[in-house]
Amino acid sequence: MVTITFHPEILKRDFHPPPLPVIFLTTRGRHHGMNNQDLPVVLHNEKRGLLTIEEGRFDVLQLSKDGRPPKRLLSSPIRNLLRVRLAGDVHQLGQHRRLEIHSLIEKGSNLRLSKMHVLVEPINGPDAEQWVEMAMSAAYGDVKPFRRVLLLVNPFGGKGKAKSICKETVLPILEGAGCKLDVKETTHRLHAEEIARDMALDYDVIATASGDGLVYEVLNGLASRKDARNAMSIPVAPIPTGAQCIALRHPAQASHSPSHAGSANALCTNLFGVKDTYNIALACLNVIKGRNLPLDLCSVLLMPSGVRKWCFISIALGLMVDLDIGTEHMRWMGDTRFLLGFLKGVAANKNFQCRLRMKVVESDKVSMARKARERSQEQVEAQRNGKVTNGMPRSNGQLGANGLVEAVNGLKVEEEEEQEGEDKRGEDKNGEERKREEREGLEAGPSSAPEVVPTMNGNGSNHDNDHNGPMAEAKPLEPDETWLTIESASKKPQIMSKGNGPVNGVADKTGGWIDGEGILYMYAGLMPWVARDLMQWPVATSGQGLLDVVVQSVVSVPTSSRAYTQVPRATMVNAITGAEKGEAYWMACQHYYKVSALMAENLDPQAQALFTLDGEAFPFTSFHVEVHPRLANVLSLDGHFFISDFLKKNHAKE
Ligand SMILES: Nc1ncnc2c1ncn2[C@@H]1O[C@H](COP(=O)(O)OP(=O)(O)OP(=O)(O)O)[C@@H](O)[C@H]1O
Repeated sequence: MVTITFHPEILKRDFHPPPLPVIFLTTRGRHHGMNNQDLPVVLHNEKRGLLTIEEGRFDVLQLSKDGRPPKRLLSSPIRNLLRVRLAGDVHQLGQHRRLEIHSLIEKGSNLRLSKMHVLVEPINGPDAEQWVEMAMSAAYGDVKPFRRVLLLVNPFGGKGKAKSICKETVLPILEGAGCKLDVKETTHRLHAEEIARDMALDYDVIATASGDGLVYEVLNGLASRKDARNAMSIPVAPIPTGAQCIALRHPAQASHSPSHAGSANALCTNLFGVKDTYNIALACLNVIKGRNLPLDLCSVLLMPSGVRKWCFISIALGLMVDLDIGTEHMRWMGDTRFLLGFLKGVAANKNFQCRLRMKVVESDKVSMARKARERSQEQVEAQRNGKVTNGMPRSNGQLGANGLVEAVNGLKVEEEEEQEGEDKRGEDKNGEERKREEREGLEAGPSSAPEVVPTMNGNGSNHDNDHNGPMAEAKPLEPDETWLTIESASKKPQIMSKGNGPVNGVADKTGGWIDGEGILYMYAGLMPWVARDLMQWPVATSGQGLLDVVVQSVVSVPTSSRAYTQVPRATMVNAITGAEKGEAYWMACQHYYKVSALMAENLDPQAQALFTLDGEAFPFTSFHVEVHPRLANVLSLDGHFFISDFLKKNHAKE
């Protein structure tokens, strides 16, 4: 931990300043042109100071006696304020009281924990009580402070440094914010899954100090419980101490977190952006005050075994499997291993023999990009205006303190009313149900209904509405004639057959696929980035119950001439340069679909025996995928995935 304090030698001693000269700050904060968001204090250096909260910022000012402007000793977005606390008793009349301030402060591109204390004069005691309450309201908005956190630590993450990263950085920040912590080290593979399956639901957050692998295990553990739906209302928050290698491809990015050693951490990229993927302090802030982001999950039924797995990032076939598991021996390279694996695969240009059946909801790239951009604009607008998104008022640094306090006050009224209603309803709810409702009510809000809840599979049997019970058993899907079939077995490309024509009466859902195009890979995902340098699904979003599927063809088919040529390797290699910006999205040889269900069959098991879910390999005969909207929850500082530049500006093609 790097703790920044003001003159530690002064702070360490038991500080009793001499009586202060009466200048212009002897009386209460609201006088002298100040407002009630200012609190006069005595600083560590025995000078007079002022704590202020204004326009979303928290400042510690040192005041001068001679009318010069105050010196800003600390200035930070209110979002980074973790805790303010008045020590001592309100009845200790006539005594100075110690006020502790724990905050994250910006140090270059990093955040560091700062702990400081100041003294409050007796005359300002009553105001200080109020000020602390107001400051905490401003810092947390509608988010409940002092969360109960289960922190799972994979001691083998980060080249074995995960433990020391936790000790030095993670724990001090979480403790500094007053979180109630239970820390558990994982001792073996799948341990996190066991913990999530068996734990008491006494936590506000499950934090994972590791990579995506531990999140995958936690989600699968929660989903396997008898009370899965209830359990999955507990949000998961990743802290990127996990992966094992130093990133080589983007040394500039790697330098953002010198204490981190990492390779993928896709969830962190999607939550915090490429630049802050490995920003551990930011990830801790997310544990402390992140908002619920309902997450779609894929239920994947493996055949013939009938085993069901849940995935939250990706499903890969073909070349991308080779990237995930064929480059394990190159993990020391970090992101570069994916790049090299990709180049190897493109050079081989292997036609992967499989059959895909998809319940396509949309396949028009221009329309999908437009909608995704509109959604992201709405999210930004809602954030800017402090309006409700995902059922929650926006806050945390985007609003002035007053707006935040108002938001909180509004919420308190609702809580009280809710409480009254609860009391009237009597004792008919068990404790677990109450806890779930408390989590959902306080954090996701009542309006977190999905924007789109597609019918999954025609038989509709794989979803149920029991909010406390287990997940309904997975059943094989039953595709009908409205599903799109893509098959890479034919030797010669054919024009699309009639059977793959209009879906649900809506014109072409083929995404430009022509029967017979070879498949280099199928890569399906639930969030935009799969790694910092690959935004494979730039229009992916959470909460709609849709899986974004990319089918990369090995031939290109110019629609005018119907001539078939191999996708030039140079095209694929060039696509790499724009991969981190999602530019491959526009390549004609990359077919893109939003689907609510998908089936895949292996047509050449000898040649390729595996597929991957979130990077974990499984035997591939066939599998059935359904998307379950908003089943799990993660935490996000803004309540949505990080908005990429692709969504902000890359719409020239529309
Ligand atoms: N004590 C342990 N001993 C051995 N394996 C462990 C232990 N604790 C966790 N694991 C395993 O480590 C893996 C998790 O690693 P991690 O979370 O870094 O995932 P990852 O897939 O490497 O992530 P990323 O793709 O983000 O790099 C899981 O397979 C988990 O079962």
